[in-house]
Amino acid sequence: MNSGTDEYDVVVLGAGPVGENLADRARAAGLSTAIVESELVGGECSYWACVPSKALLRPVIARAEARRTPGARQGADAPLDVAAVFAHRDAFVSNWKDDGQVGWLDSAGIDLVRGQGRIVEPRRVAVTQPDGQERSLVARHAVAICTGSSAALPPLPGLAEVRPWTSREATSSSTVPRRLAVVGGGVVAAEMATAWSALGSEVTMLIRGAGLLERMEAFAGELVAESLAEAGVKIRTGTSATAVRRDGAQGPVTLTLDGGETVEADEVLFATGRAPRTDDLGLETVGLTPGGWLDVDDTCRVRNVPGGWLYAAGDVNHRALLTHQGKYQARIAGAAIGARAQGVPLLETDRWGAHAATADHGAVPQVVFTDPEVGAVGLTAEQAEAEGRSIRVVDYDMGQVSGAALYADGYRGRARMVVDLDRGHLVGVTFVGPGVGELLHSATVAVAGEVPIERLWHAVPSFPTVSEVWLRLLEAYRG
Ligand SMILES: Cc1cc2nc3c(=O)[nH]c(=O)nc-3n(C[C@H](O)[C@H](O)[C@H](O)COP(=O)(O)OP(=O)(O)OC[C@H]3O[C@@H](n4cnc5c(N)ncnc54)[C@H](O)[C@@H]3O)c2cc1C
Ligand SMILES: NC(=O)c1ccc[n+]([C@@H]2O[C@H](COP(=O)([O-])OP(=O)(O)OC[C@H]3O[C@@H](n4cnc5c(N)ncnc54)[C@H](O)[C@@H]3O)[C@@H](O)[C@H]2O)c1
Repeated sequence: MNSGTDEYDVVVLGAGPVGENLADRARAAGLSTAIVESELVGGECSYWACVPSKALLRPVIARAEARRTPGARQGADAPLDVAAVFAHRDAFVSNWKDDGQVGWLDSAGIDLVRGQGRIVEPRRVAVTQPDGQERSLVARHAVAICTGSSAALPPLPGLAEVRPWTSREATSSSTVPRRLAVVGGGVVAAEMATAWSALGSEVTMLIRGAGLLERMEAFAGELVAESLAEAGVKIRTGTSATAVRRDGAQGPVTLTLDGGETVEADEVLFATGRAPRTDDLGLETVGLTPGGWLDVDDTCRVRNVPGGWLYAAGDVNHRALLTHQGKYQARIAGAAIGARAQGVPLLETDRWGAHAATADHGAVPQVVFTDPEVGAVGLTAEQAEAEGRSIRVVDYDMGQVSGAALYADGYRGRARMVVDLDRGHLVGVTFVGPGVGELLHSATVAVAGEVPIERLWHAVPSFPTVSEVWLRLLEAYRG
């Protein structure tokens, strides 16, 4: 650690999942690589986002599934063992220690430099190390910014004094608030309302839009909202908080809504989107504006930087704020950096080429780990129409699939495929229902592979699995 020269082929800023993968690919291309990390190696995803949230949610979903399974219901109506759920979460985040991930960097031959990194001139990064010492790193070929995002808070009067929960507290708290207000209707809000309601909080969601999960097909948010309401979550749509205050240091929080009404809670979670971590990166020294998302081409190279030495992958480029998609960008960017360093004259940057993050444009998969789960890839019907495509939308009630009926009593869910009629393949698929997260990759293969719909007839789903929904969708399409 911290050994080696100050000069590397590649310097990566941020050791989240994306920075780690990019560094790994650069090493695999034979390039010497340093990675700079100001907090924990593993990033937001490992300690305050994907991993702890899914560790909190898994027992919630397992209990819900047992409740829907005759013969397994016994005991499933009991409250969750909250201490065991938190212990499970704490184990998955290694108690917020990063030794395991540091060991992996070592084994991959990547040098870790701890501290806050800033670009000070083209290809040069200064790192303020935890002991206050400055270390200067020069990158012969590329600097890659993988500094991710942090919770974005609205400019509400009194918000800072209230000490609201953000995604960090919502994923790391070991105290269950009696009443939790959740502001926002996106993925963090939906998942955390699911988790904390099951852990024992009385949850009230305050959503300024018309419903949950507004970037997905409307039925996804509707089915999740229906289930949350059945679990006792109060959902208020079309409402915004205009002020917020806390009584004393430990007292309750009062949110004033735009209609003048108030909502009282013991904690309030603001799940109101993300902001790029680019405000203190020295971007101004290379002609870029601090604080904004970084605009990249399909090789993940930042546009308008003379010399083409600067890359940005993951949340920070705002193409898709998802770990798996950021890691995909890291693989593409790592390959492009490697090829350019070797002087390969022509990169494969055409659609679906080895050096083009093509999937970002129309084949991004996402699973929302609510009950029911949502799995979606590609375009919604509305997005496909907005792109001017000629489409046909096919819907199917997933409860009608025998495999689904066997999977859970009273299985509720819906599937949709969006067919591009001119191109003859699927451009979007959405599943909502218990267990659909594991079904999604089949749809991702169909969309990213642009599999002709006629060929999908020959991809036979096993009986009796939930996957037979594919057959039902195709039958409905053929008529
Ligand atoms: C509650 C929640 C749940 C989520 N669940 C999922 C999920 O289930 N699946 C999914 O795919 N996505 C999920 N996401 C999104 C996912 O967390 C992000 O897409 C992912 O973390 C992005 O990875 P990244 O490496 O780009 O950034 P990060 O994970 O944010 O890592 C960036 C790293 O850079 C470091 N850094 C920042 N600035 C500097 C600097 N100047 N110098 C040195 N280091 C620096 C940070 O300390 C951090 O370690 C979730 C997000 C939230 C908030
Ligand atoms: N399972 C997963 O894949 C998963 C889970 C969690 C988060 N994520 C990723 O993390 C990112 C962040 O999630 P998120 O839920 O914070 O963001 P989001 O953009 O999905 O949702 C933000 C919500 O906050 C609302 N909002 C924004 N500003 C507001 C304001 N001033 N007042 C009231 N409401 C406001 C929006 O209308 C929206 O409902 C997402 O892009 C998502 O991809 C993924």
